[in-house]
Amino acid sequence: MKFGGVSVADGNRLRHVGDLVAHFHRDNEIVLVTSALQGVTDELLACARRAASEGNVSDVMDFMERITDRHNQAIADAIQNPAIAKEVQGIISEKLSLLEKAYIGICYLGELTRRSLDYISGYGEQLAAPILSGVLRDMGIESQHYTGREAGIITDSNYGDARPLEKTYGLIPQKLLPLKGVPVVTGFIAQDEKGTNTTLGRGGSDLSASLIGAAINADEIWFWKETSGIMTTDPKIVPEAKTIPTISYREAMELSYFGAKVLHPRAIEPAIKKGIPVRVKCTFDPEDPGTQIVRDDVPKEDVIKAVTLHQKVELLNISGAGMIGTLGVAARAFTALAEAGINIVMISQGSSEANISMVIEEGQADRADEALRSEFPRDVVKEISHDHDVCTVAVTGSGMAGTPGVAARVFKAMGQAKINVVMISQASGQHNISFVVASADGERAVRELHREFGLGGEA
Ligand SMILES: Nc1ncnc2c1ncn2[C@@H]1O[C@H](COP(=O)(O)OP(=O)(O)O)[C@@H](O)[C@H]1O
Ligand SMILES: N[C@@H](CC(=O)OP(=O)(O)O)C(=O)O
Repeated sequence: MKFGGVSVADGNRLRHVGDLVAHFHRDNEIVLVTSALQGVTDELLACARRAASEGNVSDVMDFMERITDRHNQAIADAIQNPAIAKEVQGIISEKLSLLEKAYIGICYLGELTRRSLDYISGYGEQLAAPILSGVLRDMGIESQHYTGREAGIITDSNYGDARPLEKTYGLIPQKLLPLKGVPVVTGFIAQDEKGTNTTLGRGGSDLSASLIGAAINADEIWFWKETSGIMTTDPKIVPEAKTIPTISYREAMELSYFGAKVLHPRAIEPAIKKGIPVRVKCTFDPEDPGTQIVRDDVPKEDVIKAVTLHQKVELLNISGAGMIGTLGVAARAFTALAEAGINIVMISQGSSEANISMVIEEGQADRADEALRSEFPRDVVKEISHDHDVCTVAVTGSGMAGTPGVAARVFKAMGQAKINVVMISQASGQHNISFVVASADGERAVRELHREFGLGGEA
């Protein structure tokens, strides 16, 4: 079971998580994976960036006071037994003093590498796990807290978006089995083979849970969310969005890949590897069945299951007359980007071959630029440009494979809404049509498509 930031936002919610676990623990063995308290990862990163750019130690001290108070308050609200509360407070205060030293180092050095960002951003989970474990002990459930590394999660050294190594599947059972009570593992963070802290990408606690579930051959992997499972679109954009009761691994993967923040894009892979059923349930309504994610052979009654929006992307264009007829330009570009650790979300090449457009994750443009400039001489690739003001919109559903007219409906709806489509992509598997529009048009595009395909029952 994995609980995200919203589910463990404060002491009351941590206690609520404890109640849920106590309930399900009566008939099941459980491993818990926790994210940081809501918003903490963002705050840790923002403080690190300020420390590097401004070097203001008193700003760091103010932040440390706020984060200390927030976690101490959570302990006070969630743990009744004074001895357990004191012990957890001791663990937290040791961690916070290490964090403070790291921030002060950043203030003096004035630089912030991707490696240091991973060191800092993982503290949220390291603070949350001992508290949640303390809550369980307070309720009489045996529990111990583990970091991702202590639970056996080892990754490559691609800081900020590290990939678990295959040997992790063998290590996790060695570290966690046989289960002693309910272990609480930090989501999101791991270590590479040198023992340096890494993170699995934003929202990566889902992946931690899925990895652990797959490695220990769990009967099911459950993600507890603030929403009622996976919905036809983000309910914050379309309040009429409905829960999708059953969805295939493939569809769930596609929609998370295209920005549905409900699941980390790689969270389904480990579950598929072992064929483990996945459930997405609502923390605030545990009776609600939520969404079940199952093998790919579920009936495909709906052509479109969901519409997704990904705002945190950038469009990268490379062009130059020298690209025409030059063999291997695309291969070299993709290899250079891959070596720089940059994930390409979408690709499109014009038939003239003088231009390749790629959608990449936000914040990677400078690295992409550097990688491409060092790969190509000026006479082949003349211009490299980026556009930050874009987003991707995608419609997903395996029922669209072989159903004619889906693309026509999508783009007609965009035309009628006067939304300009910048780039289009559909893979040959036909489970998904995705396209790029201006950031300002993203939410409107989602609403139009949700209505066009009658996903909220509006059609
Ligand atoms: N298709 C979707 N279905 C459900 N939630 C979605 C979808 N697309 C985006 N979201 C957003 O994803 C979030 C998922 O819930 P949350 O509890 O915040 O997850 P976690 O804390 O585990 O990352 C919600 O805030 C919701 O607005
Ligand atoms: N705390 C990390 C990892 C995570 O998975 O968080 P959440 O489950 O709240 O999305 C993040 O904010 O990216």
